[in-house]
Amino acid sequence: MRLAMLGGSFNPLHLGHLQLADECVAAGYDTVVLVPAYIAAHKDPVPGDSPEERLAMVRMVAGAYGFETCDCEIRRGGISYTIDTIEYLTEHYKPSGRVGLVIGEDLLAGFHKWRRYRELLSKVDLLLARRGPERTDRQDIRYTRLGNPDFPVSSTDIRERVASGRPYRFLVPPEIESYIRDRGLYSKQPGVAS
Ligand SMILES: Nc1ncnc2c1ncn2[C@@H]1O[C@H](COP(=O)(O)OP(=O)(O)OP(=O)(O)O)[C@@H](O)[C@H]1O
Ligand SMILES: O=C(O)c1ccc[n+]([C@@H]2O[C@H](COP(=O)([O-])O)[C@@H](O)[C@H]2O)c1
Repeated sequence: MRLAMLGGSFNPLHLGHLQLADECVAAGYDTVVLVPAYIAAHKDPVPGDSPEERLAMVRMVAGAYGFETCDCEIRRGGISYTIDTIEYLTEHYKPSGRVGLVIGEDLLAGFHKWRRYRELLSKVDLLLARRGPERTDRQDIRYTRLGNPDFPVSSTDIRERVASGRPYRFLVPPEIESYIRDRGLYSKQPGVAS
């Protein structure tokens, strides 16, 4: 069984994430695991962040579309380092070959600052998702490009849209739109004009 991991904050999960999961299936991965971070490394915290709600959103949607969810980072607590998660997934799922690790192109420039990144690179096949302007290939890091279209949706934009009453319905799966609405998520984000 070939396994791919998509880690993220998923605050909230959006259609860009699901497209990446689908691209992994198209690239030959049998199982795609979405892993919500407890505290995403190298990222500023979002006020009111709830790991449990982010996990609930991922769980609710991933299963419905044939993907898996792993709560290992939330159970582990602390800063979520991908190397620890890859070791956990390898032990837990016993995949054949190396785990595919999906990252958006926006993360590539800082990849050499990830914890134990050389060891991480020796354990995974890096799968690069197009995001934003096309960048020149890096020669020092090996990766395979996924076939996703550039789809400029982000969780930050969705949170800002919710907070300011702008439409976001067609940027997230319907289950997420209902979840955000029913729980009143993101509606009182500090610093965002309504
Ligand atoms: N629209 C997108 N296109 C390609 N990759 C994406 C897209 N959205 C997220 N990703 C990638 O998915 C992974 C998880 O992203 P994350 O959950 O942090 O979402 P985000 O939209 O970047 O969130 P935020 O806006 O809060 O920073 C990262 O590797 C990120 O680069
Ligand atoms: O392991 C690291 O050092 C590391 C550094 C930066 C980001 N990551 C992971 O990359 C994933 C996407 O991060 P982000 O910031 O786009 O939410 C998420 O699972 C993070 O934990 C991991």
